[in-house]
Amino acid sequence: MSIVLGPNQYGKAENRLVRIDRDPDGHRITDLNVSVALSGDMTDTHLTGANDKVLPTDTQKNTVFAFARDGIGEIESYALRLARHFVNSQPSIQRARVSVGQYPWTRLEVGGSPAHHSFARSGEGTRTTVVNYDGAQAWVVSGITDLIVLNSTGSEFWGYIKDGYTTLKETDDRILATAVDATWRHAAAEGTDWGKSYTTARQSLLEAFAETHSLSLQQTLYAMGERVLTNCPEIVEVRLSLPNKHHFLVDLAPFGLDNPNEVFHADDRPYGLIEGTVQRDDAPPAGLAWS
Ligand SMILES: O=c1[nH]c(=O)c2[nH]c(=O)[nH]c2[nH]1
Repeated sequence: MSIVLGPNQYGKAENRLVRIDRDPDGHRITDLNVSVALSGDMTDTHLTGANDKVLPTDTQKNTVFAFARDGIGEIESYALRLARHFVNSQPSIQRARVSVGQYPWTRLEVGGSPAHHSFARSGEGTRTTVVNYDGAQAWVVSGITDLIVLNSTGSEFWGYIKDGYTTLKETDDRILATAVDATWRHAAAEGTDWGKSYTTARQSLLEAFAETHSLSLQQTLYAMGERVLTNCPEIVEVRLSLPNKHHFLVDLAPFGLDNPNEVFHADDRPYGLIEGTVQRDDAPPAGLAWS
């Protein structure tokens, strides 16, 4: 029996980077959470403590900020630039994964016009990307998380298995709410308009959620993934994780009141967690996309 080092990676996680573009017509804010993970020839480092192949995580942090000096652009382009830099500049680094979350800010309205330099954090979901690069090829996964949506009708759930432990009542009119966590794989790392792709994918998720008369969150999940693939030819696979944010009708009878589907208890846990992948049947191999 011998003991060996398994897969490993290291990097600076959750660099909080804010850039202000001081456009005279109105400032623009880019608010990011950037994580770097590098891997390569790190056996000596773990076995003997030799650090000659280690690019310090502190240097990685500095690079994240330095690369924002001349503009960030779309988060996918920024992550690609960083990932390529780490691998191409350091012989001991063979793979880089750069993950970016972009927090949304909305320009305030002041006196009926858009404010020049004032913003409010908005709840429209956090845009995300994960770029993997191995020195030869790059893979780009983009997504959105914490996009909270609710349909106040148009959702049913019935016809499910009943066994000795079932207490859930069938319903033909319930609230359907979820916090969308979606990630999608791009066919290529080049030639994509990342901003347009994100906007179209996000809008597709929202429209499918709103337009699907839902018999289950599973059915809604498929409709959302299918809509993204229909509207975004550059995307080949969509992964969705949808917590079922249960809203239970409150029994008001003890107080002599009826409750015609109006008063609910929004329960936060436990929650059903519905997860699934929707993909093109001719999707190219995922390679390191989901690493
Ligand atoms: O849309 C739903 N899917 C389920 O699998 C499920 N299970 C459950 O208790 N409620 C729901 N709702």
